[in-house]
Amino acid sequence: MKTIEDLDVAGKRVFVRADLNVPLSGGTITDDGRIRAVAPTIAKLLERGAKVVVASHLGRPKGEPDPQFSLAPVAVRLGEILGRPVAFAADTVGESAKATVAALADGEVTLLENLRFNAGETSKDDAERGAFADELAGLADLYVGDGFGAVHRKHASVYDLPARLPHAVGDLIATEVGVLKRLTEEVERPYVVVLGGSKVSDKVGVIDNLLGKADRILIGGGMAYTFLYALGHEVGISLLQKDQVPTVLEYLERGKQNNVEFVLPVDVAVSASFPDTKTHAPVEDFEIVDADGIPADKEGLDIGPKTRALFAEKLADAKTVFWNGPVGVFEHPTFAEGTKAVAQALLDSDAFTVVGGGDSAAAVRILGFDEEKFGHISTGGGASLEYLEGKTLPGLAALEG
Ligand SMILES: Nc1ncnc2c1ncn2[C@@H]1O[C@H](COP(=O)(O)OP(=O)(O)O)[C@@H](O)[C@H]1O
Ligand SMILES: O=C(OP(=O)(O)O)[C@H](O)COP(=O)(O)O
Repeated sequence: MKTIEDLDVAGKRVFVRADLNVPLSGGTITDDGRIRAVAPTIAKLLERGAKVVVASHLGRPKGEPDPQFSLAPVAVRLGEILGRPVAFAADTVGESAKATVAALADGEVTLLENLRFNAGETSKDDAERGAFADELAGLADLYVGDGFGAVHRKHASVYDLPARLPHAVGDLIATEVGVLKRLTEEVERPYVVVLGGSKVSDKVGVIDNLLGKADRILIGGGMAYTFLYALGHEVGISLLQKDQVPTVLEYLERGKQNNVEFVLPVDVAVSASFPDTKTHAPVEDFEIVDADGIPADKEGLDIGPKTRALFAEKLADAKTVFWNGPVGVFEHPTFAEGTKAVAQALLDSDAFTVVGGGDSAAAVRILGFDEEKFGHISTGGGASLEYLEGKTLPGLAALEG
């Protein structure tokens, strides 16, 4: 792969596909880690006299503009981090984008509006994606792929656009891949993987491959309830992916055969409704129940104290840990204890620790842990999981050659 040093960027329009999908609470950025992670690449290009066109997705809008997913607050924060103005284009490939890009002088930068406000970005139809990539290509002379968190997506800006422009890999992706490679080669054992979060259907599949690699798999977060349900437990109104039940049962069976230990919650924190993560209003009906006793009208929102101790015990002797997905709704203090306990257990072990995922990385910082104390904090959750699976990632394949 070419690096940005291999590109002659002076005076050229350089499209930087970043992952600026940061957590927001009512328009306020609660963690700017992903912006800080890609800023050095942008700064380097600007210093070399490029006109930089930054683009990203934010959240999962439905292929049309949706103000709650606007990147406008991100443009402001990016400007503060770079220490220079960032012109914000109010659309992605429309009049605003064209005019903003045309007005860029050498060493100036613009951020386009959310790529996913356009149906072509995520389309499964090659022609529709290609047509959108053609429009994006009209805005630039060169392409730099540096949105590690999105390299597992076969999307127009990630996969189709680099085929249309001379391209290179950005410094963030290069660093991420360098570290994750270590986990695909010789890992020191015990190798413990902690899976949580809410993107259950996206991430259950990675267990297939982990069954041949990990020694222990700890399941928390939204993913846990599909496992508990598969074992015949009532999970109330918890996050549940019923279609994954046969898969989960098969994994549990293969775990037994392959000597891979699954560790599931033995108790959980529940409430009748999802907590207010913006106001942090107290949760009056919060209670801890056994994992096989979740009331029918309650939702599991965190692992309980017995599970926190169990997870800590299962992490204590680890030599390598990969963690993706908060084990509870850490955005509300009542349900942050499990995620805190996992982060602390990682620090207490002498393992090489990799934490991956937009929300997992944010959780570590928001809950007050020193990110320097972890082996590596990856900006990608799904991306790092799929990389560890050994899959060909569309956004990396597209940067080769
Ligand atoms: N039990 C649960 N029920 C619903 N959501 C949960 C639960 N546990 C964790 N979450 C949510 O999962 C989200 C993060 O999931 P995900 O995007 O998969 O992680 P990452 O961004 O680290 O890859 C957080 O916003 C958190 O509130
Ligand atoms: O947040 C992201 O992934 P992650 O939650 O797995 O870290 C990326 O920005 C990808 O977003 P997507 O899962 O909506 O494609």
